[in-house]
Amino acid sequence: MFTSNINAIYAAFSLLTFPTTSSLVAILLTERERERRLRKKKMTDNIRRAWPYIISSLLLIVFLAKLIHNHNNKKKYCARRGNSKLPPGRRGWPIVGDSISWYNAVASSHPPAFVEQQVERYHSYVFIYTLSSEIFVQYGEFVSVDPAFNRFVMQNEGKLFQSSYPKSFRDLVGKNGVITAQGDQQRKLHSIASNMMRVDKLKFHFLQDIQIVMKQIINNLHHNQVVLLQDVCRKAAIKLMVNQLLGISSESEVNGMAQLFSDFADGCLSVPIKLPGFAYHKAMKARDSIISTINTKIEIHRQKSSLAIGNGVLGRLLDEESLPDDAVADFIINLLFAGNETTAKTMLFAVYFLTRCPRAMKQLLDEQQSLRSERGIIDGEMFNWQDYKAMPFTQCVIDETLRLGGIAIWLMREAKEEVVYQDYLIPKGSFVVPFLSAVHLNENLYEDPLSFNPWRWMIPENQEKRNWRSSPYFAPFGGGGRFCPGAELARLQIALFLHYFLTTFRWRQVKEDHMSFFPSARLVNGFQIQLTKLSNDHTNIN
Ligand code: HEM
Repeated sequence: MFTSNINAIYAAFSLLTFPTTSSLVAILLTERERERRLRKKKMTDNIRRAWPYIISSLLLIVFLAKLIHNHNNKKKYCARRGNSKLPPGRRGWPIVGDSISWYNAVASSHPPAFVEQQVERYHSYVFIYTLSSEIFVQYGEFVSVDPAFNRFVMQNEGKLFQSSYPKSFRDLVGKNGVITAQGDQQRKLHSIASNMMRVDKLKFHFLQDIQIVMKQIINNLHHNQVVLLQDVCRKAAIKLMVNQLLGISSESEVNGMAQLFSDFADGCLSVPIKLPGFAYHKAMKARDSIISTINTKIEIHRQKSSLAIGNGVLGRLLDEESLPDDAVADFIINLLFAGNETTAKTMLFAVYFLTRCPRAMKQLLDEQQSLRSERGIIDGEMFNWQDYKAMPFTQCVIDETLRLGGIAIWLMREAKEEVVYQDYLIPKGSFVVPFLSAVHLNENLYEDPLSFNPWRWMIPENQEKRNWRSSPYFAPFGGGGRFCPGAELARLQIALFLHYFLTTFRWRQVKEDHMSFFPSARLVNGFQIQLTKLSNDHTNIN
């Protein structure tokens, strides 16, 4: 009874007080909600204000972790691998690594100064960072000046090592091309490229065409004209490429394509900013135009006949191989990139070295002139393959130019897995750099290495060393699975350029000059010369 009364009183009280209690609860809840919302807003504002600090702190943490990780590598790997240790050398400064001394050496005429100043002569262990589209790319961890190790790296392409390029570069030259391809695809494309530029193809397809283009180039230069030979060689190499890759020979069409190719080549060495006005953007546009020209040529070829697109690599590629159209375009663009600057700069450096060495110049000229007279080649007539093969001193000049002014100063590789070489261990993912020019200029391998001495290649003891296909001491065209498929073609072009230029002109150097290898191989003042045309000009086309 008592309990039921209590319950009744409680019920009555509850009924009476409910509106008051519920409004109190409501007020309290609204207040709490307001506070919660305020707190939330304050927090959001704080986060908004703090996010740049949070991101930079995170980046700093990641960077420091990477730094500590790198600096601990040595201990870690030594402990794990018993006797194996990292190759000797220094690591440079935090963040910038050895970039500054690398820049100083490469911008000078003597890139090997980089390793000579820093570390022991053989395996070097250095960090190099450079600014590119991927922000900081660490692109040289193990810089090697050891010929045997360099050869080991080149021979193991695709197995222990693979070449590595930034994304911006891959986007420009195309992902289906031989340079950026890896594994089976690279092997397939490499063998197609080697096949396209085999010696018998050079004899029958390239030899005459190169001479026609060369004569056009020489005919466009005048008596007393002041030229930058660097530009002349660049245009010459581009015209040769357009002619040989696309089979274009009409001068106006060659000039139009040459401009596109020139824009494209400039972009390959530029900071990758995809905004109008920047070289990279222009190069991307040029790439699109080149691809559409190639596609038009492919269409013409399909509709008409092989002859419709002339004698170039493209026509032969369509006739002999079965590649998809986008792979054909990338294939051609890759050859263009690989063959253009390299050949142009070797032509330029050969003339530069010869200008500084009158004895070599005279001997080369004697060889070229007597070849014409002995073989009874009259003016306007072109060289045949036997004539080309009868230029031993010219070949020595080309080899010496490649040794002293090698365009590919080093190669870039990445370790696909942990590599043990002799007592050394190279961690997976490291960047390995065979430093070719440091080997070519090594005083233990070459007597007086900094002097231009083409006669060194005539000495019988040097013949094995001279074999640029297999020698560990002389590898201007690389080696192994990525050996330059255009090496023979390049040598032919350079020899014929020297022939036509030297037998048509004398010159006077107008401005002092020197080599630099940054951002790519060049003469800093472009090699300004004034030409004197000889009277016995034989460049008229028959
Ligand atoms: C003097 C002129 C030249 C020099 C010094 C030169 C040097 C080289 C070197 C060192 C490599 C190896 C790169 C590496 O291992 O990462 C290479 C690769 C290559 N070169 Fe040349 N080159 C020259 C001319 C040419 C020409 C005229 C062409 C073709 C038209 C050409 C086409 C190629 C191609 C396609 C590759 C890439 C091969 C691959 O990755 O499988 N090169 N060149």
